[in-house]
Amino acid sequence: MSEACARPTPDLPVLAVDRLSVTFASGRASVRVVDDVSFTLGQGEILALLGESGCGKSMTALAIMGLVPGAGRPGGRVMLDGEALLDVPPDRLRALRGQRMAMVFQDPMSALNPVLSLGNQIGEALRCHTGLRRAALRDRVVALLGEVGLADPAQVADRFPHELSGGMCQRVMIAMAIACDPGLLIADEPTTALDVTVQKQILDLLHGLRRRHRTAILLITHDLGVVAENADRVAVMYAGQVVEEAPVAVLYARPAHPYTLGLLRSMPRLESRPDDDPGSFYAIPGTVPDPANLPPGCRFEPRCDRADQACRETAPALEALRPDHRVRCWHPVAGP
Ligand SMILES: Nc1ncnc2c1ncn2[C@@H]1O[C@H](COP(=O)(O)OP(=O)(O)OP(=O)(O)O)[C@@H](O)[C@H]1O
Repeated sequence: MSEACARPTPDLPVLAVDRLSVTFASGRASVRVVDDVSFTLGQGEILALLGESGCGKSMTALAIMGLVPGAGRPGGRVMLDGEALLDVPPDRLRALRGQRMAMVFQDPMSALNPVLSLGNQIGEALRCHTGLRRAALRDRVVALLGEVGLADPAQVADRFPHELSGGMCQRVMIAMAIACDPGLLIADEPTTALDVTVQKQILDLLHGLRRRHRTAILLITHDLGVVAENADRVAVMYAGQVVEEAPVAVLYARPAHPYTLGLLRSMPRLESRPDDDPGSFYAIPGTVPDPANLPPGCRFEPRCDRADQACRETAPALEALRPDHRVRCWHPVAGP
C-alpha cells in the first residue's frame, strides 16, 4: 500500500456523509435535488446507492467529490478520513481527489481524452500526485494496467481510447482512479454502458480491489441485481433522499419502505407464482415527483397504498428500525 493511502484515522469510517444537501437556483426559487442524505462507509466495504434515474445519486457523489457544477456549497457535512471535505480549500480538495478519493463514471469512452495515449493519461494523473518521472512512471503505469486485468499492458499504454473496447476503456479508467491507491472509490453506474459479460468482469475487478487494498467503494446503480451480487449494504434513494438503508441480505428479505418493496416486486423473476398474471410485471403506480414540486409530507405518499393523513401532512425522518436498518416511513412494511 502506498504512503498516500495510509489512513490517518483507522478507527473512523472512511466516509461519513451527514445531512448532505445540494440546491440549485432556478429563477427566483431554489430546487433541492439532494436532501438530508446521511450514510457511512467503512474500509473495505461496498455500499450501494440505489435508485431510479433523477433521484439524486450522481449529485450525491459529485457533492462528495466537490464537483457539483453550478450549485453553491452543499449543505451538511462530508468527512473523509476525519477531514471535513466541504470546508477544505480548493487546493487541498484537488490533492485529496486522486490521492484519497477517486471516481469512475458510466461512459469511459467520453471520460478519456481521445488525443492522448492511455499511458500518458494515467501517467498525468500519477505525475500530479506522486514524484514519479520517466522510467519509474512508465513502470507504474504498466503495473496499473496489469493490475486492472489488461493483457499486454505495455502495449495498451501506447494505444489511444478509440483502439480499445468499452470494457477495456473502463479498466483504464479504473487504473487511473486507483493510481494513488485512494481509500475511497466512487463508481457511478460503472457497468451500465457495457455488455453483460463485461459488466461482470468489471464488478469482479472492483471486488478484487477492495480485497487487495481494502478500498471502500460507493457503488451507484439503478440495478437491483448488481446490488444483490456486489454490495454489503445498500442505501435506497427516492426523490433526493435516502428512504431505507440496510445490509443487502436484510433489505431483500425484509424491505421496510413501501418504495423498496415496490422496487423488489418489479424485478423480473424466472419462476412464476400461482397468482401471477402471465406475462405481467408489477410497476409502482405514478411517477417520481419533480424536485421543484414535492409533496408536503412524505415524498412517496402520492404513490403509496399505505399512506394516511400523517403521510400527507408531515415528512418522516430516517429512523432506526434496528441498529443496522433505517427507514424513512410512518408505516414501515416490516416492523422490528
Ligand atoms: N445543473 C443542474 N441544475 C439543476 N438541476 C439539476 C442539475 N443537474 C441535475 N439536476 C437535477 O438533479 C436531480 C438529480 O440528478 P442526478 O443526476 O443526481 O440523478 P441520478 O439519480 O444520478 O440519475 P441518473 O441515474 O439518471 O444519472 C434531477 O432531478 C436532475 O434533473
